[in-house]
Amino acid sequence: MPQFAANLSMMYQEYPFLQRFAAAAQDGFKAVEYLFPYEFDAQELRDALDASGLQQVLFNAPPGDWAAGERGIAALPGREAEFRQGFDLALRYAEVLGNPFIHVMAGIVDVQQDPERCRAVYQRNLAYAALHAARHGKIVLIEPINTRDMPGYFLNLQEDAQQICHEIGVENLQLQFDIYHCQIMQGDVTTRMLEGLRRQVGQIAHIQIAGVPGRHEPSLGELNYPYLFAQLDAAGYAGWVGCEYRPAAGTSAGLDWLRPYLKRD
Ligand SMILES: O=C(O)C(=O)CO
Repeated sequence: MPQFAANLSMMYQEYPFLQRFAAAAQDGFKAVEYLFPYEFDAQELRDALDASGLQQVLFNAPPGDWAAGERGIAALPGREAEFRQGFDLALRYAEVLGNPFIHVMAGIVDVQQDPERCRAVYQRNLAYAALHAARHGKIVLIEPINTRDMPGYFLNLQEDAQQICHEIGVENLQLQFDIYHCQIMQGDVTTRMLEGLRRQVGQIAHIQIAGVPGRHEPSLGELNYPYLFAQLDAAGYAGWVGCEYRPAAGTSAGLDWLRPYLKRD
């Protein structure tokens, strides 16, 4: 049975960030993920995890200037030094927080940029990240993101992500499979998900969910998530499923769909 991680960047926005850990634990979550830890001291976040008995599963490498609209820099020519410094910082946080995964965002590339040059920069940066992450026992994830939510984002299709992983060819560069993004861009999510779990190269290491099209609770949308969870269970997926959705109303009130899957001690 998959295990569910609360995404504290999108859920529990009723609370200040550091109080979201306790709220998630109160609802039965055993793990959390969120976009970025960097505005807090790593120990502060470690204390919040420990006080709530939660595990950290994932966060993202520094994305450039998020407030200015940047969505990662790994594929942006001229930002290589910034990328490497940022990834080294991410590794220092991951050492304290214990998360196995670090998601590296590719970025929104300028239409004037040569896509082949962006791809070469992306490959070199991912190779750097995977090499350094391996020294810390961490896994680098890349995630195709839909073009409606993130116009211009460099990585949108499952096959492109698999090809990048194949070309770099290291076992700790794997896929973050967001069912919401995949449904919007390509559909056929059950087959793509199950094939991705079986793949050796570019394997799906982490899954995220949200309702389509509204990105609210998975019960509020076109996908049959109980069917998808049963498929994950039948496939023996024992990894994490990140609940990366915007609650339609209150976070806790919206969890009825998940309660049957939350293990309680
Ligand atoms: O935007 C998303 O879906 C992400 O997972 C960013 O990390």
